[in-house]
Amino acid sequence: MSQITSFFNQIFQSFTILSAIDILIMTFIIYAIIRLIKGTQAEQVAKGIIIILVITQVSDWIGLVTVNFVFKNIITVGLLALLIMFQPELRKMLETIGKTNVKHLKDIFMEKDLDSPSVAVDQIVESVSALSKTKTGLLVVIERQVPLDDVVETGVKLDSLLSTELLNNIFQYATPLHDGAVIINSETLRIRAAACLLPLSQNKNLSTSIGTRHRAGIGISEHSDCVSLMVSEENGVISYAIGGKLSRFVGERGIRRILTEILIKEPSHKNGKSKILRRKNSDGKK
Ligand SMILES: Nc1ncnc2c1ncn2[C@@H]1O[C@H](COP(=O)(O)OP(=O)(O)OP(=O)(O)O)[C@@H](O)[C@H]1O
Repeated sequence: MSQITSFFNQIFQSFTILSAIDILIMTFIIYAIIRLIKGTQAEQVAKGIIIILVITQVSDWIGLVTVNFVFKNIITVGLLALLIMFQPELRKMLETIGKTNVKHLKDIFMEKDLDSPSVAVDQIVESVSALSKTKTGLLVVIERQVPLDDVVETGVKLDSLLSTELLNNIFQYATPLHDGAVIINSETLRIRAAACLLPLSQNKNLSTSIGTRHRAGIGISEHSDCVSLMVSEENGVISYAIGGKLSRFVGERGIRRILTEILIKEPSHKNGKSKILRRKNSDGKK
């Protein structure tokens, strides 16, 4: 017992701030390596190496001379074999480290959550912006608390991950899904369906210059708490509709603002009915 106590005493006495920094750096390096190899072939190899190292150390402690001799030699030869086997991967890894600047250093340690609301906002905004530039029509409905199952039934069910590329592809003219609306669920951040038929707005006060794409986007927002995003095929103008009210010429920034509000700041599945919608309804606007 006294031996154990003196062992720990020795450790604590020699522990300095430098030791803490030392441990911290090693922790980050090990974490970065685990992240780099996770899910790759190298992960299995790393597990094998750890098992060999453990056997070598244990056999040394308990005095299994032959086992220790064999495993020590495996390590020596194995290291060389590993360098040869993983030469392309090692080269790529060193090149990545060489190219990494301080701004991107955090990407090595922090996993980018592909399903996060902020990534979803970026992807939708990127798509809206790209389609606006090429004057490609877009109609996207963000489903919130009120389920849009009836609308989803009218289209082609997808239940797919959200990506800029997929959205851009869906709305390409002369492709099977470009006609109609895409429904994105604000909670799962997945595309539920494409080519969906929406109810047209019956609002008599709408300008006659507003076409059916925009009337459809406004129409669905009159019936639910959703937000519809539109890009005009005619002039690339970006608009959105919420609570039956159309906001035109909002640009990329306007779309980012509304998406940030509904998907990040006050997602409907967390706080119930949106403040924006409550605000709009209390103004007397439908
Ligand atoms: N009820 C509806 N539900 C879903 N999408 C619709 C509906 N009505 C029209 N659309 C979409 O709008 C497109 C037609 O848009 P139209 O040009 O008539 O309207 P618009 O508002 O003037 O659009 P744009 O400004 O893009 O030209 C259709 O091809 C279809 O994709």
